[in-house]
Amino acid sequence: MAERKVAVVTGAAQGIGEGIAMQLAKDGFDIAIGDLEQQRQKAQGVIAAIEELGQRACFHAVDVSQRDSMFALIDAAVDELGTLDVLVNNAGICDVVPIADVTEAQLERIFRINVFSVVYGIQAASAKFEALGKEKGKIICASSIAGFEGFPILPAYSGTKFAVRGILQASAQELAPKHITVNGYAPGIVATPMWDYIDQELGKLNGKPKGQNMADMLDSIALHRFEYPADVAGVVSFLASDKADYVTGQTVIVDGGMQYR
Ligand SMILES: NC(=O)c1ccc[n+]([C@@H]2O[C@H](COP(=O)([O-])OP(=O)(O)OC[C@H]3O[C@@H](n4cnc5c(N)ncnc54)[C@H](O)[C@@H]3O)[C@@H](O)[C@H]2O)c1
Repeated sequence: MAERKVAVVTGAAQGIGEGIAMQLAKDGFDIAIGDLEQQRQKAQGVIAAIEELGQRACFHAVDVSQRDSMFALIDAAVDELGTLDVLVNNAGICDVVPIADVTEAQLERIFRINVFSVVYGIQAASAKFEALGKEKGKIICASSIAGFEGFPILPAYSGTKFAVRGILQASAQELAPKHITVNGYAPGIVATPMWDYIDQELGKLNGKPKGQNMADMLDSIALHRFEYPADVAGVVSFLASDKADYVTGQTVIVDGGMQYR
């Protein structure tokens, strides 16, 4: 029997993480979904869909902003599914707050969830790859186009997504001798609950009706359509595969043509 491959995907109960979990299952990975306890029910739906593809899947409640919780997720995934090949640090939040109004509490929360989680995930997964004696391992982290160019009214969020690129570039160089690659993906405007929230919050600030703030972005996308989680998942699928063995420290922009770097 071929050796089983296991991927842990955080924030995979919905949105981009769900799309990534489904794609990696199609690629032959068994999937451990790590998400907040309140997302357990939603995650069950994703698990059922993965099992229909003939792969194994499980859910573990995690708060990615807590180091112990992130390490426990990696341990639980290996206990249940037997090994670890890929970690996707996907979970994240967005705050729609102008720079003048950003509070200390908001900064703490968003950096803990979007940035601390990435450090903890890289630490936990790389330690586990070593403990398991893996020949190689892959860690893939969510940045954003807001991690290449700051997005107005999203200053804290933009800062977190720049930080992710810095952390993964440094980690890629440190972990290369262990054949662990660390890469990222930078989506554009993806139709997920996160963008519903951004659209609604921008509307409160600029008075535009529901859906208008998102619709206004369409002309800035060369391919002239909004992004689906599956578009992001295609890039993550590559980064998780053997085809990407020689790629490390990179953050791949997948935005339909909004930024060119
Ligand atoms: N939607 C976009 O347009 C877009 C663009 C660029 C980057 N991204 C990034 O992609 C990732 C996924 O975004 P999405 O649009 O699918 O968001 P989403 O809000 O639809 O889903 C995020 C998931 O993360 C989980 N999560 C949040 N906080 C958590 C915590 N502390 N611990 C564990 N899980 C937690 C949520 O429960 C949810 O299931 C995020 O990192 C986001 O910043 C999204």
